[in-house]
Amino acid sequence: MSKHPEGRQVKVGVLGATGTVGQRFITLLAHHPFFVIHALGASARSAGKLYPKAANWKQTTPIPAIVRDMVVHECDPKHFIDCAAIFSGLDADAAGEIESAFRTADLAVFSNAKNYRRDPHVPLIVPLANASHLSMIPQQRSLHQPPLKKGFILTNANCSTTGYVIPLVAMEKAFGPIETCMVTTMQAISGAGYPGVPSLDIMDNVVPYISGEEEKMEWETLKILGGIAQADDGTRTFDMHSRHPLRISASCNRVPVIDGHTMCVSVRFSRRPPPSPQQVREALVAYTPEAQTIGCPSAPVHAIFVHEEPDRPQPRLDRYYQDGAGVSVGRVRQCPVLDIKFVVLANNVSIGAATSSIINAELAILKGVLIA
Ligand SMILES: NC(=O)C1=CN([C@@H]2O[C@H](COP(=O)(O)OP(=O)(O)OC[C@H]3O[C@@H](n4cnc5c(N)ncnc54)[C@H](OP(=O)(O)O)[C@@H]3O)[C@@H](O)[C@H]2O)C=CC1
Ligand SMILES: N[C@@H](CC(=O)OP(=O)(O)O)C(=O)O
Repeated sequence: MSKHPEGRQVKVGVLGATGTVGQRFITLLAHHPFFVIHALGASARSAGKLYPKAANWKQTTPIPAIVRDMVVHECDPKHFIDCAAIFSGLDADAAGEIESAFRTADLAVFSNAKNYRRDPHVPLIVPLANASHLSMIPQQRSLHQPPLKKGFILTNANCSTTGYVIPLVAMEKAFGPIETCMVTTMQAISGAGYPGVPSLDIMDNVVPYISGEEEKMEWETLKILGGIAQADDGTRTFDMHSRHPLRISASCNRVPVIDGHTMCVSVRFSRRPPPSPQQVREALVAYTPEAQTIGCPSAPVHAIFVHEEPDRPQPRLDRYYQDGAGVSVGRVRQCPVLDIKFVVLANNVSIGAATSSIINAELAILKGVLIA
């Protein structure tokens, strides 16, 4: 396993530590070569309690020893000031103000919440797709009032966006721009946090609506696939316009699966003739994101695992492959309407949330953006 470049571990904090994503953070950070958990935060309901009393632990492994005797704090930066990185699994209703206060306190925040994804200075990074957007952090620090030395906010994407954008990036890298994309999701219950969708709503059922989800998938994809433009005065912006005419239509559904979002995707390439299904399969297998080449310890061995069996991927069988850190693709075939269609499965709590934040922080350390 890779070591921190200076051979030490840096202290980190977890906000929303009691929740679904927070618990996954704690499980993944408990034995991490770069990071050591130093402080935990949640709501006033949990503050002052020992972590095992505050958290309704739902992981399949026991509560790690490192947090068993930790007291949960309110999410006030004063409790986290020794932390080099803050991982946020905060509810979106609370994340906006709290994450902003942490950044103002010169802390580096890696957020799962939706609040800052559209901010023109905040990178929206799927670590297996657009790690190059980390280069926007110095500008975010310098434009902040007062300017920051270490602090920033970096978000990862919506869990469904994350899952399908990784194969899209791999295909664009091999075959050039995609001009049309249709995606239909089958999203797990855990995507709604704990306790999630009431059992009487989701058992024996499919709910064809997840508030705000389709708009997020359609918008976030453009920021992630876009480049960075530089104005004459040197100011840099996320360039979504060079992506036009990428048109995306997302349809999002909640299904009675506990973990793992499955998506059916169809794409049309600008290039004519388009690649064959076999060429697409080979490009997906060959795709090697920077997180792998640079040596991020949490990066999966296969960013995209391509199944040959006709009935895979399936959430129950494939969601924990590589500890949920990669995505699984299958059924790559010709689309009679667009060019190519396929199925992708992503673990919404791992690569869709906590694992992405952690790989983003590993990238930030290895690229010298995170100042410990
Ligand atoms: N679940 C998933 O698959 C994904 C979730 N996300 C995003 O990640 C974030 C966390 O989601 P998830 O873990 O599912 O949600 P949960 O509802 O399971 O957990 C929410 C966490 O936020 C804390 N919290 C709630 N209100 C406040 C407050 N006012 N002040 C401080 N802390 C507060 C809770 O603490 P307490 O226990 O004390 O109430 C809890 O720790 C959300 O923004 C979500 O949209 C993103 C991608 C995927
Ligand atoms: N809405 C997603 C999970 C989520 O919280 O997304 P976001 O972080 O974009 O709000 C789901 O229900 O599966």
